Amino acid sequence: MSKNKLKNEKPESKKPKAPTPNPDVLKKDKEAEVKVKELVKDERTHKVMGVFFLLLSVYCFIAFTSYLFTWEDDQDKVFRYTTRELLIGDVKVDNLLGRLGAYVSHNFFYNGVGIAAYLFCYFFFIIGVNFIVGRRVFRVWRNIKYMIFGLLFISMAMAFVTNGADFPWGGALGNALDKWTSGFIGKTGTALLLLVAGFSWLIWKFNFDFKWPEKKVKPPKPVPVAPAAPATPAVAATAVPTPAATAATPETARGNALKGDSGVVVIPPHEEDPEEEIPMTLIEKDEEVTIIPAAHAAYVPPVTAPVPPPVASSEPGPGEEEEEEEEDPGPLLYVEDVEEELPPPPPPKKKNQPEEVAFEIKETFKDEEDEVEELATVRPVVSADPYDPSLDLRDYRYPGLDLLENHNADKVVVQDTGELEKNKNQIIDTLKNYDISIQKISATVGPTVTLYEIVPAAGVRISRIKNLEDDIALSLSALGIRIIAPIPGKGTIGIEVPNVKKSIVSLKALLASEKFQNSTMDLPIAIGKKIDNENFIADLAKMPHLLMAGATGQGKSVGINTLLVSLLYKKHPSQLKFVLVDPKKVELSLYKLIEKHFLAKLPGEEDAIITDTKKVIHTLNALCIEMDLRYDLLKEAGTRNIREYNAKFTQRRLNPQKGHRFLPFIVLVVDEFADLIMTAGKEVEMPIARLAQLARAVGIHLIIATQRPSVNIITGTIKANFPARVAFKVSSKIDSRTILDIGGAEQLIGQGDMLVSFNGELVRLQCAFVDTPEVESVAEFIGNQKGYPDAFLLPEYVDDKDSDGRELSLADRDPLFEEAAQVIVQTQQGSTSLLQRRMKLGYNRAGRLMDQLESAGIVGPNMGSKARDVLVKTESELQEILNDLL
Ligand SMILES: Nc1ncnc2c1ncn2[C@@H]1O[C@H](COP(=O)(O)OP(=O)(O)OP(=O)(O)O)[C@@H](O)[C@H]1O
Repeated sequence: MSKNKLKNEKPESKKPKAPTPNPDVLKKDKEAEVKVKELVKDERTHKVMGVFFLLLSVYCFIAFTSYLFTWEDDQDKVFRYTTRELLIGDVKVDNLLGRLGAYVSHNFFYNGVGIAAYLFCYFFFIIGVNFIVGRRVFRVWRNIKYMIFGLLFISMAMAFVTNGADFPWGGALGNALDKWTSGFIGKTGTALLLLVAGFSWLIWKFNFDFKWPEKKVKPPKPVPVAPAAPATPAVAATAVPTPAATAATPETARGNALKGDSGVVVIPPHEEDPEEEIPMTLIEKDEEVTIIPAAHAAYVPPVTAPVPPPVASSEPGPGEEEEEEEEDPGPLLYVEDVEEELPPPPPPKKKNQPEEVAFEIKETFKDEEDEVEELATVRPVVSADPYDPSLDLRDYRYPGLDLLENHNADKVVVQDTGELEKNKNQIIDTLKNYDISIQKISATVGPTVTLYEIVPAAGVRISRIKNLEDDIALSLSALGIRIIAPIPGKGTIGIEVPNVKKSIVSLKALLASEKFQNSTMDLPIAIGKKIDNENFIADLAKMPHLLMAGATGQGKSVGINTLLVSLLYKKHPSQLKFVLVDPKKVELSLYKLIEKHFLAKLPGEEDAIITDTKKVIHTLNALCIEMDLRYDLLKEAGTRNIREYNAKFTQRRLNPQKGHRFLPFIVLVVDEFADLIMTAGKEVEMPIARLAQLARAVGIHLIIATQRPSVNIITGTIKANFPARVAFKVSSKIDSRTILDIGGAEQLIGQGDMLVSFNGELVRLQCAFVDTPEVESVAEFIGNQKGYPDAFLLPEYVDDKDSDGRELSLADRDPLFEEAAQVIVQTQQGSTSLLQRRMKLGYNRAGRLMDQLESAGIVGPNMGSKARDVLVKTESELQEILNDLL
């Protein structure tokens, strides 16, 4: 019911008591009241007020500044004449703003607060801006607090410092404060007091980090890798002469580097051989590369808003940003009526109150006091500012690209035109030997392989060329020939021939590319470069899971690092958590440094990186629980996926007291899946399959890698749920079929050469390269920053087998078990959120306690959104149960 209505009804209810009610008069009153209200609410009134306050601010500023120069002359006059004379007399003053200016300034400075009077100009200014803009660009109440502090501090400090000066630096207030304090605690005491107050304010405002230099965390030893020779081509590079000049002349070394990174070498068009009937075109499709300026160190953080955009009218204004920092960003700003299960209900209960309360979009400016009033009287009101999950680590800095290497990209790899020509001739000759003539041949030079595209002469059957794969490979005497017949959507036949000189695709170049920097994907991963040098950047959230296979030493670990590092470059710790499973124990150990920023782990675990199979089972099951919990949250919020849910949460339309929270994406990375399946079989397969089937909508994504892509490892269930698959070189065609459903991966040449099957397409890529020391420096950079107090905690999973046959003794339970039991029995409400509120617990711990209470027979089973039944009715009954547990 609106306030208006209430007020309008009032006179009617009093009507019979009124001596001679005159309906006309009443009506007029009513109308007048409504009109005044409307006028006060009218946007134009606010604008007029805004202009007034802005001008007042400017007026005071000019008057005060003029006073600084004219006070000596004017002071005497202001003293001598009465206010009346100053107002209507013809006293001449020097202040730029006349007698009023002199009078006002004198009172602000001399009788007031001295130089601190300028704070009033600022205050009038912010009020004016708020009125004009029509919303709270500046927080009034906070500014009033700062102002009061500022007036006291500045006036007193000025009076103290300029003691005895003619100019009223501290004003009457400052002098009085100074006098009293100096008398009370002496001059030195006053000085100390001022220093303490000044520093306290600075610390409060800027929250300096007084860190004692910590002992440097020793990063784990680099992963032993195959003899590193990133720049060394896999295929013998001896016989090929290097042409003297290259057409590429980048301006700077860095430019050079990137040019090299792009992997394309500019090859002058080949002169036509008179004997050749079929000319070859060289296709160059160099991806535009962003040149990293020398001082680019600061990586441009994601363009995408970390959270979905807030509603237009509640967006913070430019001036609010800094203000915002001080504000508790937490969702506790959410105000809603107390839940049903709250013990003795102090506020009136609202049964069946809708879960989410859409908050009003306030179109007109409301002063904070008004809001406070409204909070007290009206139904849930939500802070207008969207919740920003990243504010917990607001000083977090994204890693810069300077932490990554170019990997010899500054050495321009020269592609030998002779090699291209030779290969072309050999392809044509080989085909000719089998009576296959071709119309046209073109070449695209990629970082690792060159794609020769052939248009066969009319009437040639494609399958014939496909069958000649081995013969062509033999005649080209090269490993890793792959024939694509036909190239999907092109009507040509592709023959991929490895380059004698390969170029490394550095992850740095990929991350610097516009495509990555401007990506608006949820989980952008820079995988590598296509054969035509186009950057391949995909959204893991859309994939939605990734299966990776490759024989040992072919680039899997580098591939995983590439994916992880790409995500680290784009995501804030509040938006993403990794669950890292590393049975080999060494591959992912580097990421330990970012535990408090990006890792998730089981409660009570010491290491966030899981190496033990048993713990892997627990963790996978915990992830399944997290998934179920997230689904419950999504359901309660009436949303379909994590995006919608988080958007609603950040708009403060979901109540954290009901367990709602901002959901970070969770990426599970398993480095050696085969090992797990061998040791744990179904126990690992089932939760993985469940997660793969269901977890995408709730933001849980999997990256599973294996050395052995055999059918007993990558089972049908697993495969069916991993539509995106990556194969590095595998040892047999069968393995290739297992992973990609098609041969070809056995033909790859290793060192990051890969096939990606995604969206029904099979793409050959050169995986981006990032070396262990680079990963280390990125992890160190992040790890050295302030993180959360602990890793992100997954829900606890209690293995039935562990607890089978024995009840948990009290000692095995949560230390708060007894207290929780008492709360539940006293209030007779089996509600997890009640425990959360009463005992100030996190959602997970309260849930765990509730489970323990259930197993002790104190509460009944979970009943979805309803509170559980409390099975123990009296405290003495509870005491008996607790004694039994001892
Ligand atoms: N994308 C790449 N670009 C260039 N070289 C690469 C790339 N990926 C891997 N290499 C080279 O191959 C070597 C082996 O790679 P990596 O350690 O990733 O293999 P792996 O498949 O993980 O092996 P394992 O299974 O034994 O751990 C690296 O040390 C590196 O020299």
